[in-house]
Amino acid sequence: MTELLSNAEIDDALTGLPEWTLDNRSITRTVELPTFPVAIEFVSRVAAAAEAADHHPDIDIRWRKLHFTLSTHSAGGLTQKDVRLAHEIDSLLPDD
Ligand SMILES: C[C@H](O)[C@H](O)[C@H]1CNC2=NC(N)=NC(=O)C2=N1
Repeated sequence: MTELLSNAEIDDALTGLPEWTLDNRSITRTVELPTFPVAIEFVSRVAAAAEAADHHPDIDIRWRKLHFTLSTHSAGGLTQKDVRLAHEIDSLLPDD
């Protein structure tokens, strides 16, 4: 099983993920895309990346605003898989 990150490892990881917020045992990010179709297209790209990694975000969709919550359910908290997925989500965001 993937190991839970220590508090120091979480702090370290978050310095490289400035748009992400620690929320108890998960990290979250809200993004707002220009339109609903663009937001859904982005969700689709994240879904493909998540499926390839076999690691899946919780996604709340409100019109063109998306709220991502990452944690490793099987470990009960944050692991390197969440850090990797957060970076992947950041890298998939379309340019403004
Ligand atoms: C069998 C498979 O590896 C697991 O069910 C995966 C799938 N995606 C997952 N995603 C997340 N976020 N946490 C998990 O523990 C998890 N487990």
